Amino acid sequence: MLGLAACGGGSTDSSTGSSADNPYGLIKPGQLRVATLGDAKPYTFTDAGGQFTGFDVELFRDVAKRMGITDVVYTGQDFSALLPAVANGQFDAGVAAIGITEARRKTVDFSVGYLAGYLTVITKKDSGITSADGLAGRRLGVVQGTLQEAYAVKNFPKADLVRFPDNNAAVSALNRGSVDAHFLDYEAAKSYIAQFGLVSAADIPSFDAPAGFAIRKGNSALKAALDKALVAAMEDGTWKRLYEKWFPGSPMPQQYLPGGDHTGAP
Ligand SMILES: NC(=O)CC[C@H](NC[C@@]1(O)OC[C@@H](O)[C@@H](O)[C@@H]1O)C(=O)O
Repeated sequence: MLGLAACGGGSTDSSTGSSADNPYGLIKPGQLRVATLGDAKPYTFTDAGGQFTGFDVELFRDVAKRMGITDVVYTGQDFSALLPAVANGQFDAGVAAIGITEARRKTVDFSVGYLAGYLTVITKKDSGITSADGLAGRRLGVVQGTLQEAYAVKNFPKADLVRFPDNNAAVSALNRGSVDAHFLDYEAAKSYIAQFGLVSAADIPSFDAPAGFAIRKGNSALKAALDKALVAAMEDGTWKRLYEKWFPGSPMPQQYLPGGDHTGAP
């Protein structure tokens, strides 16, 4: 069912879906429906109580509050289903360490970037894989639809790619020996490494595709509000506080700190 933006009182702008009582063109005025992931800790994940949390989730909740919205509903999706669901109006936003790329901009719009980091290959200690070169002839897990999948297709032609719906499925395959390595985001890699005694074999910069909040194409009112609130969160140190909470000890990108070049979207 298409979650068409509710048409409240007054005329509705057909392109953005916004109107006087629904300024951000939301599916349900006053509520933000968000597609996210349950297994990309510490970016976005479900905690012991089944609540979605993590850096991206808490940053988005802060941004929503600055927009005057406290009713934020998170729903877990497979990554490959995330952007299509935002594009077709089932959700108002996608929040899941989603890298901003020109290919993705064809189907959704993005806020300004809020997190630039690395793509990481994890493997078992005794796999013999100690660098990207070691992936030749080995089975490499990727989550379908991710930048890791696209990067591996282009740069690891000799690896035998195995596509999974999510990180949990890929990591359990790695632990039982069905694949030799898995390719995911740096902070999530650190979390799985700590949980299962795995090791990192390669860190690949993805600074040209910082993560952004994905929204329906054309919803310029929502984009403007998200960008304004994101920059405010960076300027008043909220971004820094959340980064230190969720990524302790990780190198901190400077562009998201007070006085940084926040609007450096690619
Ligand atoms: N949650 C996921 O599985 C997303 C995987 C992958 N994330 C890449 C990324 O956005 O992760 C956060 C930062 O490190 C970005 O630089 C990076 O492009 C992607 O966008 O495809």
